[in-house]
Amino acid sequence: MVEKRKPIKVEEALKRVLQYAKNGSTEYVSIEESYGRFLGEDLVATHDVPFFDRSPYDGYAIRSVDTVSASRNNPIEFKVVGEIGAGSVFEGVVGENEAVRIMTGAQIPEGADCVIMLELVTESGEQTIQIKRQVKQGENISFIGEDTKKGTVLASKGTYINPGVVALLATFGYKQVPVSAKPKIGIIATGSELLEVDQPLEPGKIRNSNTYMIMAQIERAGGEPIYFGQFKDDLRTCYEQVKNTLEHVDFLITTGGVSVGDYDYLPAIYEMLGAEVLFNKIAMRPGSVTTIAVKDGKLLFGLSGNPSACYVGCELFVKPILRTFLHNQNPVLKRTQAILGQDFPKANPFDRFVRGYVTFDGSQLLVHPVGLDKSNVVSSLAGANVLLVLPGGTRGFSKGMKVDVLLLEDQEGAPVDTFLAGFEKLNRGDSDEVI
Ligand SMILES: Nc1nc2c(c(=O)[nH]1)N[C@H]1C(S)=C(S)[C@@H](COP(=O)(O)OP(=O)(O)OC[C@H]3O[C@@H](n4cnc5c(N)ncnc54)[C@H](O)[C@@H]3O)O[C@H]1N2
Ligand code: MOO
Repeated sequence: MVEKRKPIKVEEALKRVLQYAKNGSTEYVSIEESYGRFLGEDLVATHDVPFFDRSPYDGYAIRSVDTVSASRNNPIEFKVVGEIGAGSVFEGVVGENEAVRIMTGAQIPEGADCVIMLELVTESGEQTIQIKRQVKQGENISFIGEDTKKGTVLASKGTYINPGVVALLATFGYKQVPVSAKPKIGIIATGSELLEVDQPLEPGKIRNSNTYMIMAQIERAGGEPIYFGQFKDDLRTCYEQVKNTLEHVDFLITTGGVSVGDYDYLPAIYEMLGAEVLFNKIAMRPGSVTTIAVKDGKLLFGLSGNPSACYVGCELFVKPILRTFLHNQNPVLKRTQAILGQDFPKANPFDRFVRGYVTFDGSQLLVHPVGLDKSNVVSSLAGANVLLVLPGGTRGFSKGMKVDVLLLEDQEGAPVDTFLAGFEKLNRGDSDEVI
């Protein structure tokens, strides 16, 4: 008699797993290698930025008081007493009706309290200019600390290092960057039907796609996948592999063998290991058989062999643990809402995570399911940029309904024409101001 498993809700499953989430350590990498990693310490501004008052334009640094009466009919003449480019400092003090020609990024000279752009002055002689408008005190100056003040926490520990964070790291002189150490995640595939990726097909056999998919998911999430091989459905061999591998990794993922079939050995392996099974059935589709166990504080993720179920199990349960290891404060998939672009009549008692594709139709997010909604389907994964969350129950879902979607972190962009069209429909105010 096959055991009857009791499904638990997805949120309950996640809570149980998260009890075993832990933070990893911190290590250092060069700034060139830091992109895509996660900060291992808070990034705090160690000085003001800018560090000195500077000019945001090419122009002339002057005293605002000297321009009070300047107008088109009353041009005021200034003597150009110096010239500074970015990186140089004017040694003197700007006096009455004096101007220093200054380039973008250069330090505002002492005495000056504003800058007028090059385009707005008239060169009236070899070393003289005329100004025909009033310039206000502080106009066109980037002041000390206006970008960021010393002591500000700019990004907290566990933040994903995007190119903007890299810019901050460089600004504050991090040649070596503290980053969260990547968790080592072992992967073992089980199944006598599995062929290596370079083997020719044979009757009854399939190529092992899960391993490579999971490795990519782990890398995308910021972890270090380590593939330990694929093994036939043999209890002793699989047990030895799982046991040995567990010693060398932070977490272990297996695929296949978690259901109730004759060759589904993972439940027996957990028992032999003395691991505590947190659950072995979740009220979700795909991935209802996702089983998670703990051995000496280490999590064993028993993902389904079915590719889509395996994918969803990895996104929903492995990723949050992985991201917590990296000290990340946002370890789960981001949720937003979109309008269902077509009917989805199939009801299911379990919550369903349907592979979907979200687009912006000009006013709202639209989501369409991608391909066949079956857990053994592999073809629909490539085109999915979200998982639609369709709550379990007795009803189907109709076109036009608002549904939750979980964003998968794809790096895809948008077609040029939709990008440009987005600007064309902007309702912009009229302005003939050139600068
Ligand atoms: N009597 C029952 N049968 C099944 C149940 C059930 O509750 N009662 N659950 C079904 C559900 S739901 C799923 S999902 C699958 C899960 O099975 P397993 O996780 O134990 O996985 P396998 O049986 O080993 O394989 C399932 C399927 O996936 C293919 N597979 C396996 N490994 C890979 C791989 N590395 N790459 C690509 N594809 C792989 C395998 O050939 C099978 O077709 O069980 C249902 N059955
Ligand atoms: O675990 Mo299965 O994927 O629910 O079909």
